[in-house]
Amino acid sequence: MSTNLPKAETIDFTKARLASTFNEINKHLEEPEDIYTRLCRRLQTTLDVESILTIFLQELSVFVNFGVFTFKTEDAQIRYATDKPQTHSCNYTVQLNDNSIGVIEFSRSIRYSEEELNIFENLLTTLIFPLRNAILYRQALEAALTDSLTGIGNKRALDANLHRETELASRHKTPLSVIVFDLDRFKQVNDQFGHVAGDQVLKSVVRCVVDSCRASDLCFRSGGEEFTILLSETHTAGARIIAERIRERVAALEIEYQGDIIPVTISMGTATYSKGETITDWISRADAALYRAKNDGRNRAYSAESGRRAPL
Ligand SMILES: Nc1nc2c(ncn2[C@@H]2O[C@H](COP(=O)(O)OP(=O)(O)OP(=O)(O)O)[C@@H](O)[C@H]2O)c(=O)[nH]1
Repeated sequence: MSTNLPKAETIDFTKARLASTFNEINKHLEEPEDIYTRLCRRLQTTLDVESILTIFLQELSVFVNFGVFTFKTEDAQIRYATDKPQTHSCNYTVQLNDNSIGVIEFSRSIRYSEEELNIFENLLTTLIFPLRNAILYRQALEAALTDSLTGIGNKRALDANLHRETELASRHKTPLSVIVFDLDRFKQVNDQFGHVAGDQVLKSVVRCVVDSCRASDLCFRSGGEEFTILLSETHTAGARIIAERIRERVAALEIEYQGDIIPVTISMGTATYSKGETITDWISRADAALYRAKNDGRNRAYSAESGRRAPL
């Protein structure tokens, strides 16, 4: 995450400058309610983690030239840094009811004074609840868009991304392709090996697919054993190559369950977005190609653009 915060300034360490800085700080600290009230009020205006930290740092910078600020949640899912850490640092573990929210670090090339550390500690108390709420809100939003079994985006996330990606592709006139795929005879897997084994197969296939895609490709679980991959900046030919590569890799998987190897293959359909086409029509073309792949015996990747029953 990056911010537009000003970079650390070089501190003028003349005595006069220090004295005036501390006078300024002390003047404000004599009226702590004013600072706290303003900070608390501002921190309550948003549930966005980055905005909360930006507001906090803006207010803090009035009192301390804090240098570089970093924040990292326990699980490292959220990282925030204004610059590269410097030599002198002070760390605070932000805790609430014995639960660690994350670690805040201030660093700069010059040691922090006791007064400055006091200011950090005083003002950080205003940050804890708003930051905790923002992190929880963000986690709730993410959970609402994530498939809990496989960890990839769910149908809701897919719908949001379909709109976003088609708009971007239309605006920038860039190619956009989609791959839809479905596990072959997955009912048999569940029937023969059980649902737990079926779940393991789904997870293994998703891992394999994600590992076979570029970081910019977006994978979603669109239904029970149906998946969608959005390939930005990808023409028809590129989508075919990627689909074929994924199909081969999945077919080569050796998923072991209680001593058995569960065979798994997928059938796939690809389609490239045409300008002016509705999302429904575009996805329907990919679905039709997938349907043909199933009808032609499964473990195939067909392209909507390649005509009827034309294997890749
Ligand atoms: N284990 C497990 N099974 C699931 C999950 N979601 C869907 N399924 C199963 O997926 C199977 C899909 O079966 P069908 O729609 O008949 O398709 P299929 O057996 O894959 O056959 P084809 O698609 O025609 O190759 C059903 O048995 C569902 O219960 C899941 O999250 N876990």
